Amino acid sequence: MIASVECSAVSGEVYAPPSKSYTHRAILITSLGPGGRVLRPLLSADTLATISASEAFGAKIGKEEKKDDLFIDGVGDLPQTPENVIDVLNSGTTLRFCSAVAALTDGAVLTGDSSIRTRPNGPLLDSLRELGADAFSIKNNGKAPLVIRGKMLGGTAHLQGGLSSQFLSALFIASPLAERETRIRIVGELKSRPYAEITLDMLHDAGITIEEGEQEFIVPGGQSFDLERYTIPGDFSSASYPLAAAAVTGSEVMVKGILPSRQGDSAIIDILTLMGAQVSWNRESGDLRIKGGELEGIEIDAGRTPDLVPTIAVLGAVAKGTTTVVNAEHVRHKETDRLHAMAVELTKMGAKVKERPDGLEITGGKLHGASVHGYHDHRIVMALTVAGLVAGETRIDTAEAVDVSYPGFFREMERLGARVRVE
Ligand SMILES: O=C(O)C1=C[C@@H](OP(=O)(O)O)[C@@H](O)[C@H](O)C1
Ligand SMILES: C=C(OP(=O)(O)O)C(=O)O
Repeated sequence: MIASVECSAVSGEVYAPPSKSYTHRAILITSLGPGGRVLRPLLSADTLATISASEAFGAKIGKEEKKDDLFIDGVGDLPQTPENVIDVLNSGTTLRFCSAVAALTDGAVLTGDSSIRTRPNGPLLDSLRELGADAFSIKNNGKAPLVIRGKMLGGTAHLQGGLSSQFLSALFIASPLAERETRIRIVGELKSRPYAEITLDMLHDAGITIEEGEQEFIVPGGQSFDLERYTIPGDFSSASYPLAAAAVTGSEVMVKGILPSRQGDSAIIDILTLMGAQVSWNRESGDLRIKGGELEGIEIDAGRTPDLVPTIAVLGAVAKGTTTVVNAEHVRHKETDRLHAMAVELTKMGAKVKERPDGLEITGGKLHGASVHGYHDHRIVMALTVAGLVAGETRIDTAEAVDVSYPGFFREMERLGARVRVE
């Protein structure tokens, strides 16, 4: 699918889609216990992969007829051995979380699309082996297809923290059902930490105890899950696109449904404010209002907020002066190498971008239209769409990738007045 974008401003109101990260966790955690309801879930390609995987472990999941709410009949702390290979499609979260759950069963084979098969899982496989499971990559390079054989019993795992927080979240979700206590020691700096904090929060709501330290976590074994009812908050990463669209076009937009939560990507509010946009957030009503203006470059540490990097790169390409993104090496291991992708594509649009090993240096200026590549990556496609609003005459390929996290993206942007056509 090609998205064609013309110069246009945006205005009006848009609802933030429900959080992808919260939805994955709510489905899996509810499925592991007796069952319950997930209210206002995100139904997208990635979360459908987690629904299928939870069903493969024995949960029964249905959708209410008129609303998207899910009702789940869970496995009562006894995930079953899947009958077949688990296909996680494009979803790293599903791959990592379900690999750990598979270690509680006799075993499973997990794989996904061509992007998933390039992403690293070595630290998780090493930890699962330390905890008593057999876990390996068929190609012996840490990448899917992965073979997991149970059972993980507990013990001490030494987990490399520098690549992804999803390995830690995966161990948090599975280890309460191990027979014995699990100790997880983080080696090095833990990247994307807020996502591990979301997992801890939701497990706490499900009645799970985890002793938290800075670099060490202790999870007692033999616990029981019970998440009866969970309402999914709005997604800050998805909200960053309409917010950035207003910021770069100097327009005014209200994003609704943005209540406080543990999402690290709420940092987008401070980033936009520091760059010169006027942002006000009513935390009670969940209304986030932005008025764009002249933007100025800043330095941003993206260690905790990897998913904002494509959005920040576009803001930097339009802002006055230089925007520097640092501490973002882990952003190279997403659906595509997002540092490289944004450097190459924004350069095609006339921006001056230097790619560094752990980030980007972007000197803003006037963008012009171009045919750009979306890399089958939802965040690259959405960020380049925002850039297209100021560049004009922009064509983005693989635009169907938005289905991964924000299926209504183009429709909503059009409703806000953006001149976008998809065919
Ligand atoms: O746990 C999660 O829900 C996520 C964690 C982050 O990944 P890493 O921890 O691999 O950086 C983030 O990029 C991803 O979109 C969602
Ligand atoms: C990297 C992402 O997700 P995942 O790791 O689940 O594929 C994302 O949504 O940007």
